[in-house]
Amino acid sequence: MSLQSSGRWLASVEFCRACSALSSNGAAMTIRTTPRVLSIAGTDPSGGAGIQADLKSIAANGGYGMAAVTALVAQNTQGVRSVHTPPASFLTEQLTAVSDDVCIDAVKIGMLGDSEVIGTVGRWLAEVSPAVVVLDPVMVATSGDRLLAAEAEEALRLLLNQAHLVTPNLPELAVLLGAAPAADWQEALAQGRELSRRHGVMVLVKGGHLPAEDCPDALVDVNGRLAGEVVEFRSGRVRTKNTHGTGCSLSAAMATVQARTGDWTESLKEVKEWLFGALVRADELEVGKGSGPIHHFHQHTPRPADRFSTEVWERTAGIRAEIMELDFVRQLAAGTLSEAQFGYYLAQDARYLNGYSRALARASALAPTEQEQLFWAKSAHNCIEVEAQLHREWLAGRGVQSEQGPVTKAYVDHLLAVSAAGSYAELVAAVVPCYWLYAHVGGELYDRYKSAGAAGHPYGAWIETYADEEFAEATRQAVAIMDAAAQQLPEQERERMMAAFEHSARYELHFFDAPRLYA
Ligand SMILES: Nc1ncnc2c1ncn2[C@@H]1O[C@H](COP(=O)(O)OP(=O)(O)O)[C@@H](O)[C@H]1O
Ligand SMILES: Cc1ncc(COP(=O)(O)O)c(N)n1
Repeated sequence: MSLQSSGRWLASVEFCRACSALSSNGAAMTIRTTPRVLSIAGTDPSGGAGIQADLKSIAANGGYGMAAVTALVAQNTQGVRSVHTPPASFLTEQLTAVSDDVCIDAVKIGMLGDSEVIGTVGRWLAEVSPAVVVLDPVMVATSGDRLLAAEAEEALRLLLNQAHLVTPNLPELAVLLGAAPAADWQEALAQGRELSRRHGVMVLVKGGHLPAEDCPDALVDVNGRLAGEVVEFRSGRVRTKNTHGTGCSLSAAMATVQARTGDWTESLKEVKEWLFGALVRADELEVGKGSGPIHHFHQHTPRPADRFSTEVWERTAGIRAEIMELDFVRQLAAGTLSEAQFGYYLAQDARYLNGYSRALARASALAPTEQEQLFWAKSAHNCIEVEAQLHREWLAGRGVQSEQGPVTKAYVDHLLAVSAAGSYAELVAAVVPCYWLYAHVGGELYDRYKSAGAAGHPYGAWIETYADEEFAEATRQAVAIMDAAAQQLPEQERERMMAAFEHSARYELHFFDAPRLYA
């Protein structure tokens, strides 16, 4: 930690009561590989929030977790049923039992419940002055239930001065300032600055409650402890209802990583990446009927091998349904498609295959194994052959003009952009939909055509080509390569694969619809 970023708590040096080593303010200088982190918070017997979430979060981020209970909360993923607060004197006993014995590297404070508990924690902090104190000013659970008595809000404001970092969500930030909740991110940052100014504390402003496509977070400090007043990190917004305990987990992780790295900016960068992964894989846990927990140990739990393809296939179900409803697909199966539209489709297909072949050649160049290199090289070669065959057997004599259409251009441009700037995994995800959707749509078309009685069908010879077992086998291989490429990838990279696949799938949809618009 640099002297600048360690800030005001380096001002005085004290000794740890537990081990007589230089502690608190001084100990901020010592970076621990496995920091000893104490959570002071309420409980959640369903394990997603409060102390239970904190302990998982601390362990998942490389710390040794400890916990002193402020309140026993009967709650689950659906809501809070009741709260039992043990006598404040017993909280003091818990806290001193730990601090008399263990050198504490960081403290995370969560639910406090009432002003008596707040006072107890405040006095203990003043005595022990831990090197890292992260305060999550818990007021209301995700379910909407109150976790802080209204009359305790002022006491909580006073406690802010004893924290190094405070992590309010947007409604909590507003209550702490006595203002209305911020309506957008700029207003949220302004409120963060104001809180930092009033209480001399660093604020982690969180964008989880904003109705936005992404999820920004920012460290805000007007007292010069960061490189700028605002240090922002953005991630995508994960589409899941399982966000119970996200704030608890984030603040416990920040306390842990800060004690490990000594750098707030570095800590938020690392924690946000971890939290994003925990949200992406939250649905795997299947805990409870309400807002379930996040997957704290996602980095330590391997995904099932076929997971990426299963997930991306589910995500694109809507696109497939739209394809099957297109006039082009219905009319091709029924044999009522106009010759002009069919010709346009074939000509664009030939155009497309030329560009697609180049993307496949690039995948071959990037492939990590000879086997994959050969697979993509063969596929690139096949595309050129099929293109030539299309011209020879299907287009010659049809008199179709074959300039590149707008959809073909957009699709090929997308593939070439990923070829030029994307990773191997991303490129593989971008090229697979052409195989997979073609095989899928072809299979359905073939079934429809057969069940309608094939005799006299004007496009029968074309539809028969869909039943090619060699192509089906190549599709299975391409999907297996994609799954292998997705294994062990960091979550952000995996999301880029998802996006590349989805874009291509959408272009497949538009490609099938283009003859109706442009033929
Ligand atoms: N759907 C989501 N996708 C990605 N990140 C999220 C999502 N929801 C919340 N977060 C992140 O989780 C953390 C907690 O956010 P927030 O919901 O604002 O606070 P709280 O859980 O305290 O109400 C923040 O880092 C926020 O950016
Ligand atoms: C004991 C306790 N502390 C905090 C929360 C807030 O949880 P969330 O992060 O979902 O708002 C909770 N539900 N229970």
